[in-house]
Amino acid sequence: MNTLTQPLLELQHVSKRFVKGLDAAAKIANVFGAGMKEEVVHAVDDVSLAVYPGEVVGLVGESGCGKSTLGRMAVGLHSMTFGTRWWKGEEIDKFAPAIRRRKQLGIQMIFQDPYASLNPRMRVHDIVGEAPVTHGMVSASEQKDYVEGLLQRVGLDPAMLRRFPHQFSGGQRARVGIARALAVKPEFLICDEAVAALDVSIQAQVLNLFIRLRDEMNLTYLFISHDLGVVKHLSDRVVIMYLGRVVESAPASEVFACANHPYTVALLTSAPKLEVKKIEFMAVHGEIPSPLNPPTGCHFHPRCPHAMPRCSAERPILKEIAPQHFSACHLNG
Ligand SMILES: Nc1ncnc2c1ncn2[C@@H]1O[C@H](COP(=O)(O)OP(=O)(O)OP(=O)(O)O)[C@@H](O)[C@H]1O
Repeated sequence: MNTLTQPLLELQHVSKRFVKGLDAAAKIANVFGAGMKEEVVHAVDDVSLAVYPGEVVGLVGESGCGKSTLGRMAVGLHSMTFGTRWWKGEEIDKFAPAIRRRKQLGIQMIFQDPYASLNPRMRVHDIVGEAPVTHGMVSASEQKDYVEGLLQRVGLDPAMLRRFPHQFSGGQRARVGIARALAVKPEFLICDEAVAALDVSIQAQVLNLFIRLRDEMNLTYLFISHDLGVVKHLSDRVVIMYLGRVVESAPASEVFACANHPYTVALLTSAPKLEVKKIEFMAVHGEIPSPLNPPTGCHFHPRCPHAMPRCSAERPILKEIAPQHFSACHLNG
């Protein structure tokens, strides 16, 4: 990472709150009684994140910690409750919708389940080729050649362009999803558990494809995963989230060699066979608290072996404890 260059994408003090427990109709009709109240999920709570050109940032944490919500806000699929989003130095949400849509074509998202995100009634020719034609990047007469080129780039036979999604294997569908994202010439890919649904052997192939594409196409990635093995393999920098907040951020080698935050340490301790295969965050001691009612102070304090009175009273800020290594823990003073 070169901290002298401008971030490609930057989120500043971003939060997302979901209001639960009431459907839209009840809200409009205002029919809920005095006993019913809205429940607010604090999915993402004041997160700042800058991703620099060419970086691969791994975003990890237990299920429900807000990784997908953060990724969806980064690509503009979720609005932000608070905070701002900057793309190449511009506050992108200040633009009118049509201009914003065009500008944010440079940011694309790849989803966990390509089967669910690919229209089952469309052929690959259109799944991959529709957006670039709509956005005037290629003409309708160029679409076939363009899609064939993209299929080749992601390791699929160009002759497959007449097929429907169900005619592919899981690994091939993942590649179709990647081709679709690449079709609008993005610079930044947000990969949300992009290999989680695949067999381990296929995972390795698709991860290698991501690495090759990064080099060939100058891509930058935010790689969201609950699998430390995937993140270690791929990332330059790792950001650890816990219950909506970033608790640690450091170069990948440092996270794995000298984690600072007790949560990161617990994750690594619970993943002793890191090199072997998929690691899931199952063994951190204690229950994850509800994001409906997060603990005061440091969200991790009820599960933390080092908790002190200050930890339940005061939110720790992210402090730089070594060059480019940030941790939000009162143990650091
Ligand atoms: N549309 C929504 N409405 C209400 N709550 C939501 C919505 N989307 C996410 N949440 C809640 O926000 C919190 C964060 O969810 P999110 O999916 O971002 O976490 P995650 O870390 O990506 O988890 P996973 O790996 O299981 O997808 C969770 O408590 C989740 O239930």
